[in-house]
Amino acid sequence: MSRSAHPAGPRHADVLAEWSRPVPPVDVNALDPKVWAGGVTRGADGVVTVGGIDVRALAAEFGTPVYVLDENDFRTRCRAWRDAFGPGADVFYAGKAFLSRAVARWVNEEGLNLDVCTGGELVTALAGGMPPERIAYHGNNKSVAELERAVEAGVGRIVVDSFQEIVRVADVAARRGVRQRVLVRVTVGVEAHTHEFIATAHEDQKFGLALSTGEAEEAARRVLKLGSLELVGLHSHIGSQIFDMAGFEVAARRVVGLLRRLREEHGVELPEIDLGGGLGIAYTSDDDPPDPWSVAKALTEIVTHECEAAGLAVPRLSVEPGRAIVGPTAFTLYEVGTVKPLEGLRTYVSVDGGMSDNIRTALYDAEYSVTLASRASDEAPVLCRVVGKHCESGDIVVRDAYLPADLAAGDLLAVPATGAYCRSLASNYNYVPRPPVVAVRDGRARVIVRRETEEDLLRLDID
Ligand SMILES: Cc1ncc(COP(=O)(O)O)c(C=O)c1O
Ligand SMILES: N[C@@H](CCCC[NH3+])C(=O)O
Repeated sequence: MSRSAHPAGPRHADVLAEWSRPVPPVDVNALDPKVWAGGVTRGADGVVTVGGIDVRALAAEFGTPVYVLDENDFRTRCRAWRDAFGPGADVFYAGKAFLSRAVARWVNEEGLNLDVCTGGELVTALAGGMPPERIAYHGNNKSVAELERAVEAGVGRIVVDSFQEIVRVADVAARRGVRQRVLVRVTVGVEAHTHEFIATAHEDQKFGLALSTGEAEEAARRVLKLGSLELVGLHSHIGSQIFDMAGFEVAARRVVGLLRRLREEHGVELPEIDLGGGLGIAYTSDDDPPDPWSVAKALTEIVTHECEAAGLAVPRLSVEPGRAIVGPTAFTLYEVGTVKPLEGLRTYVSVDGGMSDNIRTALYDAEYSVTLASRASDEAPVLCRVVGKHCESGDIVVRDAYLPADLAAGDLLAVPATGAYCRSLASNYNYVPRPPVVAVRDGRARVIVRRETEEDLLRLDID
């Protein structure tokens, strides 16, 4: 949703001056294909359907709130990333965005690899049948127990994040008598243009080994000396929800620079370079993310060019998109409860979920879109704020949304682009059970993560 620009305009003014009001949409019932999964349409009767299934039927069968995931769309996006990068590169789906056994299976079937960053994600990936050699294990503080499990399972790559971790992984591998393949996570010093909490390559933060201080080079040197570790490459991840390829290009250039120095100093040419994830998606019609082909072209060209200039063989390239694969594939379906109009301001529309199923608005000031899904309406659009049921005034799902004036309790709202970092960041705040994930494919809907129940919540409680 676009805002009329005003240089001095407060973004969240309590009283919305005319110039700061978001611009109403031309058609409040329209579904912008940029923000919706491929299988979502609004039928002639005005009801939104996904894969041919009416959202009212989904709400009746599975309840609300519910994350509805278009499996065909997920698989199509996996294939797009795989095809764009081609057989000479590896695409690791970043499981932190959203992982379940079914998702691990789809990722495997579509020929992608998988990135995990905790023991829980590893267990889920393995339970979903992902071959361990196609798993990369990340994280700035992997426990020894987690490392033991990863090495024992035979994960293909461990991305080491600190000097201490190099020793830990080497010890674990030595005790098991294996030679573990590792990459060194390099903090390249790029200021990614994204929210501070999701930028990861500037140096003042917890992830990785800094390039500028020589730490990354020293880490590579130490790994090369350890017999239980095999240094296969360097890794960089600059942040998340990024639209501009410039940061990736700087990162690639700097990582290749380190490859060159390692060859000069140690005579080794590392065979792999992983440029991480972080590609943005459209949450609203204002967002214009790059497609997988332009990402692949830009990254391949820069790595090839830099390697040729340095006289290095071009290493195998990896990327780790999470949000760009799963984000657009799902929407959250809510039922409207209380509607509170505030004259001259906006209407507060309360839904039956909130910050427990989507923390991103509260945490990152994220913007979302929303539509009335259970029917179309000819009423004029009214400026609304979609809020949750939690005991928190920051419990906002969609900060600024135009919805039809006749919106009422019992209507269903759908918030698109909630496939990434919504279920995976969900909480039980206020003892609200987390919603299920329902996958729709070829006209059939099935639960892939069931709804939590009050019994689930009480199961952890001890008198
Ligand atoms: C190392 C690493 N790889 C991949 C990702 C996936 O990021 P995104 O979902 O933004 O593609 C992340 C998260 O930012 C990450 O930390
Ligand atoms: N959780 C963040 C992104 C962090 C990505 C993981 N390093 C989000 O929702 O945008």
